Amino acid sequence: MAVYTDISDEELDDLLARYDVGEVLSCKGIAEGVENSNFLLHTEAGYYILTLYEKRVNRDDLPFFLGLMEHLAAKGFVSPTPVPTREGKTLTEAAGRPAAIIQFLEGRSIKRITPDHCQKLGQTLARLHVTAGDFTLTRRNTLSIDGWRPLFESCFQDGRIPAIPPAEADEIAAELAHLEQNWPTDLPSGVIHADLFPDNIFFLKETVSGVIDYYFACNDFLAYDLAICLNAWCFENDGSFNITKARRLLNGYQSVRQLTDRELEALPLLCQGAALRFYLTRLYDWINQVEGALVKPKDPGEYLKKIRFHKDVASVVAYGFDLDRA
Ligand SMILES: Nc1ncnc2c1ncn2[C@@H]1O[C@H](COP(=O)(O)OP(=O)(O)O)[C@@H](O)[C@H]1O
Ligand SMILES: N[C@@H](CCOP(=O)(O)O)C(=O)O
Repeated sequence: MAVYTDISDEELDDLLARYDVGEVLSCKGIAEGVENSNFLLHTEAGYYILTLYEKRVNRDDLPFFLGLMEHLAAKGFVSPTPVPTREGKTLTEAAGRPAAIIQFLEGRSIKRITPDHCQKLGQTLARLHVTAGDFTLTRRNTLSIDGWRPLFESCFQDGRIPAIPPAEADEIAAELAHLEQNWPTDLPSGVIHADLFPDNIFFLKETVSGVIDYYFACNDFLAYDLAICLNAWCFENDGSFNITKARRLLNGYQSVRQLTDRELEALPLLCQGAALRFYLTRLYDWINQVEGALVKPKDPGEYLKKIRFHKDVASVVAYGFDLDRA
């Protein structure tokens, strides 16, 4: 459960006095998420999500995230839209933190992922890329290639981490150096979600009803977003790669936005990079656990196995992509 900051009744009343949503009926901490404190807020006007933004979210980035949600929702994409205060602001403060009230979306995240879900994920991801194509604000990806070395060094700053075997630390160091030398520079770019894991997409029956959690969104290679999804959706619990899910994910994406030859060629490397990114952030969070916070750290080891898998991939054919039919 991610609730780092609690909100008192007085603070909540003070917050809601700025909005046109009536009186609070209830406000409960939400048992998912790892980044921010989230509450299911029930008021006389309906249900909302109250988010208090925490340490890893830079306050200066909030207009980008909230503006992106507004932009996507206004263009018919399944994003929640932030609720404005009476003064028309989507960003405010509560309990000493930057805060926003966001539209509540119906639907549930998927626990048992099927290839059909992956196809719909691919279509949705490509629609997000296309719909955000004319969003005018920009945000550099601080968790892409330039951000990995500082993260790696902050994890290993006191030398070895006792629970990490020296060989694993050396393997990660070599992987990082390899990616730094070979990372592409000129792929099609735009706004990406950058964290489209299964918990961030809602389905109602078999239809995608919502995409949430834009707090890593940024400008980067569009295909890097696909690489994040290949990692997050196409491996089974036993660590094996499901090529059918990957094929459907790529097909779903291509049905909305055609991948270029250079993107296809770069995909195995982008997948290695995406796996290293989540390995490093999970390792960082595991080392730097916040005392008293209701949050369960995620396992970096899962992503070590994924890095190793992608290192052995020679081309997108290993992801189920049929180069002859492309
Ligand atoms: N707009 C929304 N509609 C419905 N539920 C939401 C919405 N936004 C967040 N949630 C719920 O809150 C949880 C945590 O939100 P998320 O944005 O993933 O948090 P974090 O940024 O901390 O990772 C989600 O898993 C979901 O259950
Ligand atoms: N998806 C990331 C962690 C961020 O979690 P979220 O709850 O904000 O989606 C991971 O799995 O490492």
